[in-house]
Amino acid sequence: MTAEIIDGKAFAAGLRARVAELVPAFREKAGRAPGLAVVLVGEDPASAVYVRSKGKQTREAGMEGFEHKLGADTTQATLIALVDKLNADPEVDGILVQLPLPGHIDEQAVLTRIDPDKDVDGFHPVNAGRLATGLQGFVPCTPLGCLMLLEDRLGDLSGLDAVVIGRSNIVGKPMAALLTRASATVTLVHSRTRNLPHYLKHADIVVAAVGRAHFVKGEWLKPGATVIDVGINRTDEGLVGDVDFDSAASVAGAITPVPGGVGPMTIACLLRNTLVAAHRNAGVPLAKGAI
Ligand SMILES: Nc1nc(=O)c2c([nH]1)NC[C@@H]1CN(c3ccc(C(=O)N[C@@H](CCC(=O)O)C(=O)O)cc3)C=[N+]21
Repeated sequence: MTAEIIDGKAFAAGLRARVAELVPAFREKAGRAPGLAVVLVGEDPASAVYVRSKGKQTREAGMEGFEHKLGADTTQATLIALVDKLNADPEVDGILVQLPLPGHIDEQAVLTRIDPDKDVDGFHPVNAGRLATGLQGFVPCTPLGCLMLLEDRLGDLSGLDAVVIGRSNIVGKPMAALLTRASATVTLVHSRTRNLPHYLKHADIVVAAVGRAHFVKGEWLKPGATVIDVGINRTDEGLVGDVDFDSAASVAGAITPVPGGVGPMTIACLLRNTLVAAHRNAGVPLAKGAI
């Protein structure tokens, strides 16, 4: 069997186009554009690339992008003061502080300072709690993008067996919460799991977010499974995922490539969350399911 390749890049382009279509009506009603502030601390080259790409796509969608670049030696107090300023700025609907932050800064202290209603990354504990309890909030962009790809391919996920590999706050835990909300039967496995292949054998859905190149092998999968590869591993062979693509593609029913799978969905969902934040913050109604 040869898996269908899930084209995240194309799906993301479509999502960005749908976001862009909704911007003029917002501008009309609110008298301003939706605004996204992105904060980058230090000179990590990969982070700089992402931030540039976020800024470009924000403007292409007709939204306002505010970029704040701070030196690697910026103190936590200075960064928190900037977050406070952005929290108070009525032109800013969404705030993203690019991770990872330099080692001398406490990431949780910064993330919890962001106004939860501007937290378009969905990393604030208030938004994690809202997701866990079924309240309206912001869902982290990467798992949201994964869910959209899964629902596009499989439709209703209820009753399907899903295995999420990885328990990070950014991907694994919110992914498990989203799949639970979608009525899948969810198993969360991680580095301490004994006999990982045992769990994968029955999984209709596999979301791999372990951070280890080629970790998931095709022979572990249930034939026909839908495999979502969240991994971004820079190796000598270039950018590769957490799934051993060649062996997985011969067993799975569908699989996301790296690059061109989940990555572009992350940024498209960031724009989607920013548009939603703008409507909520400005008190402009947005039809449920509009985006
Ligand atoms: N506060 C915060 N929020 C984030 O959402 C966040 C972050 N920090 N820190 C870093 C990670 C990583 N991330 C990606 C976004 C897009 C691609 C993406 O578009 N990837 C392309 C390839 C890009 C390339 O070639 O490097 C693809 O997979 O096709 C990947 C990774 C967002 N992150």
